[in-house]
Amino acid sequence: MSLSAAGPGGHVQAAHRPVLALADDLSGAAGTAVALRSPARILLGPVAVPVTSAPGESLVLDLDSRQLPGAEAARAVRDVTHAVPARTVLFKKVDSLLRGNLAAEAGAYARGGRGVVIATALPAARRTVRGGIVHLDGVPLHESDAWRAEARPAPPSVAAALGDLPSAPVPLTDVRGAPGALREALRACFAQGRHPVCDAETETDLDAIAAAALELGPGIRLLGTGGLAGALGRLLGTPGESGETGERALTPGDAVRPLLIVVGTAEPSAPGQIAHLLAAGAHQVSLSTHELLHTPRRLAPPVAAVTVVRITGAADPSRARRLVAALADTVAEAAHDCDLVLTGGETARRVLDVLRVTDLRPVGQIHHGAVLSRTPDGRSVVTRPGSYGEADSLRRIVRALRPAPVRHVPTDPTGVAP
Ligand SMILES: NC(=O)C1=CN([C@@H]2O[C@H](COP(=O)(O)OP(=O)(O)OC[C@H]3O[C@@H](n4cnc5c(N)ncnc54)[C@H](O)[C@@H]3O)[C@@H](O)[C@H]2O)C=CC1
Ligand SMILES: NCC(=O)COP(=O)(O)O
Repeated sequence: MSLSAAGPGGHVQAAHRPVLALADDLSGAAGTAVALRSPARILLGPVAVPVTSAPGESLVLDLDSRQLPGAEAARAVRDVTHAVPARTVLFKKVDSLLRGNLAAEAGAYARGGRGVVIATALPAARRTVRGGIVHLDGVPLHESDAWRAEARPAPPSVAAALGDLPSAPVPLTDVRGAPGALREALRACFAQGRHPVCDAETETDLDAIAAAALELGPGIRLLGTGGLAGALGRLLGTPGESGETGERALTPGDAVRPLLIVVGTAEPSAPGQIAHLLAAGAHQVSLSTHELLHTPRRLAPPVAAVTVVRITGAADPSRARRLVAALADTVAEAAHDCDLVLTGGETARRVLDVLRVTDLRPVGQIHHGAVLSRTPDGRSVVTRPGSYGEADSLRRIVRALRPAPVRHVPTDPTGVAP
């Protein structure tokens, strides 16, 4: 990969620098991998360190740490970052809603580096950072309901989410300032022992932040969302590679397998997305939370061309980990010889874990966040964060994977097989 940005106050030399990205869940890892715009591998950790990549290839490691206790999440980060070759560009993917173990992981990530440049805006999802505060469509995160499923209230600022990590705000005036001003603002933060938290509203802002961070040279680490990964991709990735697959027909390979869609997210948008799929002829298997937690069973391999498995009913948030593990066990046998669509991140990881998939190659993106990857045995796997996508998201994904019309199979509201 070559660094093609001309730096303010001087030319940034073209340099081949491998990227290692760490994500706390699998849908975030996949989104990061396509954003980096280079050949990439997604590794489902833990992995042996030091982690090494093939020349020209980015590595994205899913630490699967979103749901871990803070100390374990921090250890997972440290286990990798302590052994990274000096010239590697390190990127830590975080949730644009600041969920997960942000404070613990950022603290661990900062150790051993010269400093961390932080920019958590995600303009593609209208998530911006102004005055150090995340805004969702203009509404401050802590005044939104985005943390409704979390046990804690949303943090009032990025700095608050970072806990004890010493940080300093970098306002938009610096981000958009005269050439070289941003780099010097970042340098000034580091000189005070603080990690800069950058405001950003646009991709152009993120491009400036990523370029300034890289100009500061090896040892400066980046932390942000898929938006900042995209900026890195534009700087370091393969020219002309956008990562967008869209809905064009994809070569299905030798065998067209059944398509199994597992919806494990509790997002309120999911039922509407499933309804669109059913209207297009997909078969549905509904599993109640009670059944999953108390009388789990094994689904038989699907007969229908497209089958969607969903969770119905409510469960206490304290059972969430068990619930998603039970869902993965339930679909394990059925999923064995299927192409897969998995949403959200924890669901995707649990299902691939039971299938013993440890390595994915991203192919492209069907829509923002809906990433198509291939398993080593040639199967297609689409991962998507639970909260992403319009009402037709799953239908669009199916259309991309199965351009031919889906044969209608009547849905059994209680059953497993049609
Ligand atoms: N604190 C909690 O229990 C939860 C937190 N979240 C947050 O949302 C983030 C994004 O998650 P997504 O991408 O949407 O999906 P995901 O696949 O990453 O997580 C979905 C979670 O919701 C749980 N769940 C699904 N249906 C449920 C139901 N009917 N009742 C109770 N729990 C149910 C699953 O067991 C799983 O743990 C997570 O990483 C986490 O930060 C999401 C759900 C539950
Ligand atoms: N797992 C998906 C996720 O973390 C969403 O991340 P972002 O796209 O909101 O940064």
